[in-house]
Amino acid sequence: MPPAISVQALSKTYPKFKLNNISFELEPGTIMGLIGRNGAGKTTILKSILNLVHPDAGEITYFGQSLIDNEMDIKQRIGFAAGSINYYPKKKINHIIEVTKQFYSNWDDVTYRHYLDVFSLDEQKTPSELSEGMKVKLNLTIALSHNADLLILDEPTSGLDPVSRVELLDVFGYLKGQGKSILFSTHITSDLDKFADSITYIHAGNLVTSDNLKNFLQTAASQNLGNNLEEIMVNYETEDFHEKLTH
Ligand SMILES: Nc1ncnc2c1ncn2[C@@H]1O[C@H](COP(=O)(O)OP(=O)(O)OP(=O)(O)O)[C@@H](O)[C@H]1O
Repeated sequence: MPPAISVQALSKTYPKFKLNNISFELEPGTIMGLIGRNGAGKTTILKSILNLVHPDAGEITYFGQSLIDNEMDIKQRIGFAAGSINYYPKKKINHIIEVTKQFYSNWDDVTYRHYLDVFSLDEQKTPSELSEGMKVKLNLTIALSHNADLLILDEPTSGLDPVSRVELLDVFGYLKGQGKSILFSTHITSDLDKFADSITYIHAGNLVTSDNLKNFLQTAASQNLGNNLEEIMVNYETEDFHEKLTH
């Protein structure tokens, strides 16, 4: 089976930042965590692979199909959520959904109602009446309601209380069990220690490594970088920080 996502030699230059030659593959039915410090380039990668910003170079395929040639079809199979929902702040959720669902041929009202219930969301409210965490949950509900085969989520757990975070990770586990693939960025590396199958680590626009979690941890341990993702990141990034500080 082809990878759910294949990214080859992706580059994107902003005036003061360069995402440099990033390559990774997400195996179908697996969960990948995208990690890196603030400003490392995670959101730029996620937006580039969705063609929300235009990369300078790189080849992106989903399920073996080129994004450029099949964007409309591929986007029907992807659920994307970045941060909280900010559009139509004064419209009731049920109204927003009536508009949103027209964009998706696979929209499934039963699944939508299921996740409204799972996340205890009231569709009579407007986004401006939701807490930040509830907005994240609404965004995810929308992403999950068109039976996407692949979820691409930018910091989906930020703003969630610890219980909601664990509930969301349960949802991820359940979706993986149904063969879905998930790529998500997060700063909560302990969630990835438990849930991720693979890790893609970005440092200052460059790929440190993209590997399955077990190999990643083994390699880092053999380099005395630590035994979990947080230790590894802190050790790796602090070395760089010390070098800057002392030169
Ligand atoms: N539209 C833009 N124009 C210019 N520079 C940008 C733009 N978007 C992002 N950048 C720059 O690209 C770099 C990477 O930003 P990005 O949002 O991808 O980082 P990130 O890893 O997602 O960070 P965080 O963890 O803080 O969300 C930053 O230096 C940022 O200033």
